Amino acid sequence: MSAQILDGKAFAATIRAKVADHVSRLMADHDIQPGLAVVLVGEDPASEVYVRNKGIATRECGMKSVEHKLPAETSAEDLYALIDSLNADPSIHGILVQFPVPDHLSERDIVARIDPAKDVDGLSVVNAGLLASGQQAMASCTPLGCLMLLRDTLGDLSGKDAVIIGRSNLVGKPMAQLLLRDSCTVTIAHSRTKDLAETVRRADIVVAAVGRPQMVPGDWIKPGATVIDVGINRIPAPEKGEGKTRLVGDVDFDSAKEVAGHITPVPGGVGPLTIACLLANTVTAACRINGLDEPEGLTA
Ligand SMILES: NC(=O)C1=CN([C@@H]2O[C@H](COP(=O)(O)OP(=O)(O)OC[C@H]3O[C@@H](n4cnc5c(N)ncnc54)[C@H](OP(=O)(O)O)[C@@H]3O)[C@@H](O)[C@H]2O)C=CC1
Ligand SMILES: Nc1nc(=O)c2c([nH]1)NC[C@@H]1CN(c3ccc(C(=O)N[C@@H](CCC(=O)O)C(=O)O)cc3)C=[N+]21
Ligand SMILES: [Mg+2]
Repeated sequence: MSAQILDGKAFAATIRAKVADHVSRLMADHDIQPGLAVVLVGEDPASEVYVRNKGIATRECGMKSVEHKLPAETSAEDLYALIDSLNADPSIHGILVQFPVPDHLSERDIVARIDPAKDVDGLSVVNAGLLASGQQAMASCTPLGCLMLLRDTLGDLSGKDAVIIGRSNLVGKPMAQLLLRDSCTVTIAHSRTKDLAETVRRADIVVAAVGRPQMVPGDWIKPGATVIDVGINRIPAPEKGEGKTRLVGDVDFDSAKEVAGHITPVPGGVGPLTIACLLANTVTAACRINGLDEPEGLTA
């Protein structure tokens, strides 16, 4: 039996349509155009894919999109000055600094510099704390997109065994919080987990967010499980010609799809959902900053 392939691209389009609808209402009723600023320091392959696809989607939804590409040698002072100016800019409602950043910069200090009201990545201690204590928060885009897709696919998630591989502040931890809130029994695995294969075999829901190409083989997957592959890895693809590359996830798609009940592909799975949820979070931020009602269907 072969898994149903979850079309992240199509589902993302439905989220973006809701976003565009809210944007046009905000503009018509309140003269507010949500604005998103993205900051990229230096180069990172996964980040470049993200930047490329983001600007287009933002403008398509009727929002303002600003990109700041800074050289790898940018000093912390210069980066903070930029963040300060974006914090103060009333036309900007969402600020995202792409990670990883070069080693001389501190991700923690960068996040602390961003106004939590504009922290559309949900990385600030304020947003992480609100999420962990069950209060209204800005949830990180990728976990938010995964949650929306899981609810759409499986309905009620309560009681399901969820295993998340990866414990980053950006993906693994907020994913765990969101699934816990939906009453899953949540396990977070990481590089020190003793028997990862056995741990993953218990899961009704597997979320792989590691950054290791195709590390989860099909024989770790419980038959019928739902597999969400967050990984974005670029690997050589000599079959496409010399020097060519292709994107793969953290799951070995070909073997896993023979066992899973549902599985997300890479590309075309979680990536487009992340972008759609980034736009959703920017609209949510614009509403909250202006004291307006929450947009329906765009928050967790
Ligand atoms: N599709 C999308 O929209 C997005 C994709 N990504 C991609 O998702 C992946 C993960 O991103 P991110 O969370 O930021 O990554 P990080 O590098 O911050 O975290 C990776 C996590 O994986 C764990 N890990 C590493 N090696 C192993 C191993 N052998 N076995 C088990 N766990 C392991 C690490 O454990 P430990 O903590 O012990 O070191 C860590 O917790 C990347 O490929 C990234 O490009 C990220 C964001 C959005
Ligand atoms: N502060 C921060 N927040 C992030 O959310 C963040 C980050 N830094 N750094 C980089 C990673 C990676 N990431 C991606 C999002 C979408 C696609 C995406 O659109 N993928 C498409 C593209 C396919 C293609 O163009 O070939 C897909 O998977 O189908 C990729 C990668 C967000 N990240
Ligand atoms: Mg990281």
